[in-house]
Amino acid sequence: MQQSVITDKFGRALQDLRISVTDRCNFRCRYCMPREIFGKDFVFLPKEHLLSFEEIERLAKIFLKLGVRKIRLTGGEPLLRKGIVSLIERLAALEGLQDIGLTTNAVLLGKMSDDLKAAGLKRVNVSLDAIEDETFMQINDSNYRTQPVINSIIKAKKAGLEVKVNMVVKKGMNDHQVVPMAAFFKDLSITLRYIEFMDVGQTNGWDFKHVLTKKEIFDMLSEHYSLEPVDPSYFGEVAKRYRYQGTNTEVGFITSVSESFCSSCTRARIAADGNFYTCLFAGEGFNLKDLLRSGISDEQMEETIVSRWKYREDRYSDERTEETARNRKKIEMSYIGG
Ligand SMILES: Nc1nc2c(ncn2[C@@H]2O[C@H](COP(=O)(O)OP(=O)(O)OP(=O)(O)O)[C@@H](O)[C@H]2O)c(=O)[nH]1
Ligand SMILES: C[S@@+](CC[C@H](N)C(=O)[O-])C[C@H]1O[C@@H](n2cnc3c(N)ncnc32)[C@H](O)[C@@H]1O
Ligand code: SF4
Ligand code: SF4
Repeated sequence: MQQSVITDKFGRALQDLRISVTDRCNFRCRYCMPREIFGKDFVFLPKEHLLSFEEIERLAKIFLKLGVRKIRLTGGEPLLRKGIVSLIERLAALEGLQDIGLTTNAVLLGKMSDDLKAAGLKRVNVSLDAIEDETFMQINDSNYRTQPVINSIIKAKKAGLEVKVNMVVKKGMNDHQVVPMAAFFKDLSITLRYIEFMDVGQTNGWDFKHVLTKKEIFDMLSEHYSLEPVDPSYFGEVAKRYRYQGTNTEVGFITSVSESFCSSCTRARIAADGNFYTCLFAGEGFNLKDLLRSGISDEQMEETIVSRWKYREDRYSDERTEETARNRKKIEMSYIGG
């Protein structure tokens, strides 16, 4: 298949596609889906508003033709979407796809690992914000302990999946877990990436004073370990990578707040209901689902996507201020998928 290269107003190519497959989750992480908002009365997307697997596959094919090489499935919790293994099987078989990954809280990962691997999944990024039960349970607000997540990580590795761990760090929430998490995952030779707490959505009460920056985390780690930089493995890689000196084990930093990386952002996002976003912090999406359901041809859909990407000017993290963080309308993280 001939893949084209389309670039936006700042010359950034369209290369990665993140697809959110559900807005539901079995966790209620306080920084993402606070229970006060996402409680029992919260109305999630009804099934008919979700993109079907046929629709996701059709869009993925079109995006691949337009230059996408890497697809990541996310959510809400993507492993809650019924039939997710068969969706991965369909996507993994598409011509032109070089990499397919999934981001998950991993509660369901252990029992699904062998099937996910057999379906063609290559990589999983597991979110785990603490190694100590008490802190983890306070964060997920859903009575999940760390051991099932750790078991899933071990099972996924055994199944042959590449595994990395993501930890959102928020001051006063889990900063005391920075070093214990490093020690734990260094021992298992698993890459741990620290994510600066971000001002996504309207409900997570973000304030700059809650952000533990890359520099602060790096300084904490440096009291115990010597870290040396590692080159990015592809253009636009989200994390800044380091390795523990004398080992092949890495740590990374996702520095959206202290060192934004918009100038190399090659990522498009499709939410569970088929809205297309050109930035994680977008206020509004473009409804691809209705277009799909209106009988539009693949060529017309390609033109639509190209024209949206060509006029893309997003660089939210470069422009972030206290004012934008407080007042700009932004889509919720659990819906757009991170
Ligand atoms: N600000 C910002 N954050 C992002 C972007 N892409 C990913 N992230 C955040 O980075 C964190 C980790 O993302 P993952 O889902 O693991 O994806 P990834 O880091 O691209 O995955 P790899 O392919 O393994 O490098 C999540 O909190 C995402 O919300 C982005 O374009 N902008
Ligand atoms: C929205 S979740 C979706 C996938 C899955 N439920 C999970 O937690 O891995 C994707 C990623 O976004 C991260 N995230 C959510 N809210 C965040 C915030 N306010 N700042 C930084 N990262 C956040 C999560 O920790 C997770 O690593
Ligand atoms: S971060 Fe992931 S696991 Fe936590 S509430 Fe959000 S979607 Fe669910
Ligand atoms: S803030 Fe928007 S433009 Fe910047 S890196 Fe994140 S998704 Fe890309």
